[in-house]
Amino acid sequence: MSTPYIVFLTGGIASGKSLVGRYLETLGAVRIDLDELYHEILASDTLCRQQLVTSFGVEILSQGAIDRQALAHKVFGDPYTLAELERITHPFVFCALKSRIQELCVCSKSSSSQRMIVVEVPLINKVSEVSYLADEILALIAPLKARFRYAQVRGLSREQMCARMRAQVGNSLLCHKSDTLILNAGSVTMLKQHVKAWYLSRMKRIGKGL
Ligand SMILES: CC(C)(COP(=O)(O)OP(=O)(O)OC[C@H]1O[C@@H](n2cnc3c(N)ncnc32)[C@H](O)[C@@H]1O)[C@@H](O)C(=O)NCCC(=O)NCCS
Ligand SMILES: Nc1ncnc2c1ncn2[C@@H]1O[C@H](COP(=O)(O)OP(=O)(O)OP(=O)(O)O)[C@@H](O)[C@H]1O
Repeated sequence: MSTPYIVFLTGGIASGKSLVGRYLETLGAVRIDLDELYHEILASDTLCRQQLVTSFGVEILSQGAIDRQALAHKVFGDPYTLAELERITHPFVFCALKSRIQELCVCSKSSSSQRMIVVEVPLINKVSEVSYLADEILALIAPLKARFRYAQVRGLSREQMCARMRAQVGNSLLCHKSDTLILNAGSVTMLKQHVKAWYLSRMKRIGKGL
C-alpha cells in the first residue's frame, strides 16, 4: 500500500470546511481538523499554555484553562498581538499535525482503507512550514451573505466574524494558493454532489497510481 493522498481543505471562516471534511469522512477519508488539533493542544500542553500566559497574562485563564473567548477578544483586530499568538501556537500545531500524519501513514502500510487524509486548514497562507505534506490544496469559496448566516450558528457576531475575516486571505489569494476550487453557493446536497465527484476522480487517480 502506498502513502495516503493528503489534501489540505481550506477556505475562509464558515465556508463549509467541516461540513465537507465530515462528508469526505463518510466516503472513506480520514479527517484531521487543525482547529480541533489546536484545541487539544491548548487543553493538554502545559508548555504551550505557559508560553501563552507569559505573553498574554493570567487574564486569559479561566479555572486554570485557556479562555479562548478572552484570547479571541485580545487578538482579533490587533495584527501584532495576533502575530504573537501565532508565533507561539503554530509550531505546536505543526508538530502535532506531522505526528498525526506519520501515525496514519504507518497505519496505511498495514491497511488499504486509509487512502486519503483530509486536513482542514483555516489559514492556508500561514502553513508554509507544512505545505510540503499536501498533495493537493482544495479550497471552498462561499458567498459572504451565507457565511454571515452560518457564523450565527457558531455564536459569533458580525463584528467578531469580520475581525477574523480581516486576518484571513481573500478569495483571490485563496484561488492563487489552491489547486482546486469548489463553490459552496447552493444547497448542501449540491455541495455534496460536487465533493463526491471530486473524491471519486481522485480515488480513480490514486487507484491507478497516478
Ligand atoms: C483566538 C482563539 C483562542 C479563538 O478561539 P475560538 O475557539 O473562538 O476559535 P477557533 O480556534 O475554533 O477558530 C475558529 C475559526 O477562527 C478563525 N481563526 C482562528 N485563528 C485565526 C487566526 N490566527 N487568523 C485568522 N483567523 C483565525 C478560523 O477561521 C478558524 O477556523 C483561537 O482561534 C486561536 O488561538 N487562534 C490562533 C491559533 C491559530 O492560528 N489557529 C488556527 C489553526 S492553526
Ligand atoms: N451549502 C450550505 N448550505 C447550508 N448550510 C451550510 C452550507 N455549507 C455550510 N453550511 C453550514 O454553515 C455552517 C458553517 O460551516 P462549517 O462549520 O462547515 O464551516 P467551516 O469552514 O468549517 O467553519 P470554521 O471556519 O468555523 O471552521 C455549518 O453550520 C454548516 O452546516
